[in-house]
Amino acid sequence: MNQSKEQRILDFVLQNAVRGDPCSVVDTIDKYCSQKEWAMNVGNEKGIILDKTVEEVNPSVALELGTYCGYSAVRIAQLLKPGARLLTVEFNPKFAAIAKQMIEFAGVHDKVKILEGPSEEIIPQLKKKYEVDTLDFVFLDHWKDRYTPDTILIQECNLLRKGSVLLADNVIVPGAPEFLNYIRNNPRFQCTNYPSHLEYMKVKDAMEKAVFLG
Ligand SMILES: Oc1cc(-c2ccc(F)cc2)cc2nccnc12
Ligand SMILES: [Mg+2]
Repeated sequence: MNQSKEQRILDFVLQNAVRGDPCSVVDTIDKYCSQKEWAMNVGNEKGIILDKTVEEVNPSVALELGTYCGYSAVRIAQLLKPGARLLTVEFNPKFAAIAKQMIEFAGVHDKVKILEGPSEEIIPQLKKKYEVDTLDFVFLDHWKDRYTPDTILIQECNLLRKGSVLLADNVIVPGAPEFLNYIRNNPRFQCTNYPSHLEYMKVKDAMEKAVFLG
């Protein structure tokens, strides 16, 4: 049965990265996806913006929407302080299975919990089922048409506190115009745009940061 691209990425990491070394896992995925097969990891250029935002927030509880192969989950997890945790939501069971192995190989599995299923079902479960009080940081990197409804749902579930930070990938490519319109015109958020490029390409992309004002 022929392998998926995501399985090929994982196999390349298992063969070429250093077990227990998150940096080597991230660098090895970037090497494969820049030289062999493009894939929708956030990549290193936007990854540095992600890193700086995570370091600035220093979250105790972080949520990621869109795990894919686990690249950004590994990037975020390696920056978390002791006791802090990342909950990452993945709808596609095949991607979740790859990400689970990627996260374990990187040695960050004690900080990361993969929640498999649709974000609209999982977000309302975060408080009771996953013992979340509020989210300090949210990385939106799933289907662009879910950015706005999930941001509204997160607010409805009372998951944000004054100072919670949202960071959204791909606001130019594939693009999330409706989300940008929503978040930039919402007085409860202070927005900042970070121009960058689509992972592994020269195409312009950007990330949008939105701080919840309470
Ligand atoms: O970073 C990303 C890039 C793309 C993507 C696909 C095809 C293109 F041609 C260009 C960009 C899709 C994504 N979906 C979900 C989360 N992140 C994504
Ligand atoms: Mg993305």
